[in-house]
Amino acid sequence: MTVGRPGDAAVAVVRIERPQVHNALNAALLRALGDEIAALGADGRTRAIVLTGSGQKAFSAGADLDELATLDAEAAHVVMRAGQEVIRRIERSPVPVIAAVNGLALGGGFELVLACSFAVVSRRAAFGLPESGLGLIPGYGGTQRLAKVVGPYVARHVMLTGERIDAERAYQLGLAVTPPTEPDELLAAALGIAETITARGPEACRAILDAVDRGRDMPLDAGLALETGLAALAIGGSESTEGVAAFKEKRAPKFEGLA
Ligand SMILES: CCCCCCCCCCCCC[C@H](O)CC(=O)SCCNC(=O)CCNC(=O)[C@H](O)C(C)(C)COP(=O)(O)OP(=O)(O)OC[C@H]1O[C@@H](n2cnc3c(N)ncnc32)[C@H](O)[C@@H]1OP(=O)(O)O
Repeated sequence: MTVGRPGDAAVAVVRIERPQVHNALNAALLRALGDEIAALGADGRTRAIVLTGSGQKAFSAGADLDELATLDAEAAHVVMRAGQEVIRRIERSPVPVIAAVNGLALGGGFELVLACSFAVVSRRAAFGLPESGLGLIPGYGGTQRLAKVVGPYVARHVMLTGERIDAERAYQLGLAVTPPTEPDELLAAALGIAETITARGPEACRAILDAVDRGRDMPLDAGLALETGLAALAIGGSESTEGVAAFKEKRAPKFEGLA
């Protein structure tokens, strides 16, 4: 894994680096990813994170099958929960984690994307959950998160057939928020979105991520109550004082970093 800060210092690029196995996620790499993203989210300087894969072929080929093959059911249960917790920690990042899907995102690689804030794709991207063809099932949240994005029908089809979703269909399904880019334009597209976000209120962005995450499984009235509490804090906070003043004075707001 490598971390870089091209251009805007408020944006960090985290690159999954195991090119010899198409960026397959072993325990060490997944833990390192989780630790790095957590550290960036807490450093008070980083306002957005771009997560991408090294090389041309894959974002990530999923869990490391060599490592997985060493496990019995009891050991697998323990390590898989640990893996899920790492991915859940990434999902709960206080700063947006933008997946820049440069190639195949299969199995745990796709599940990692599903835990990001949103994704942009190159035309080389494709998503799949091939586990059933290996006698496995998704174990990093795919059975729970995919249907929330594409609906249960498409989710079942993807998991039962192992069929891949190509970049264009990913955009149509909402798995990607912009149309597929040329491969050499993907990072710039992701960084462009990240830099847009860094010009907006950091506390407001953190509250939006929190409200969507915590509210998604709540009954509507409970979610609305959650939203009201967070929105009231925003209205009473210094960030909106600066944001509204900047609007009235017809200037760009100058927001402080994350508290
Ligand atoms: C914090 C604690 C965490 C603890 C984790 C413990 C692990 C156990 C937990 C499991 C959790 C499960 C979660 C998940 O839902 C399950 C999965 O992700 S299962 C894996 C799903 N992925 C796949 O099935 C994809 C497998 N790969 C491919 O289909 C192809 O490689 C490809 C990506 C389509 C590319 O094809 P090719 O271009 O032909 O390249 P090769 O196939 O020849 O690959 C080159 C080389 O890389 C090796 N490799 C590829 N993918 C993996 C992989 N996922 N794991 C290990 N190795 C992989 C491949 O074997 C080749 O090796 P070589 O033959 O050169 O030695």
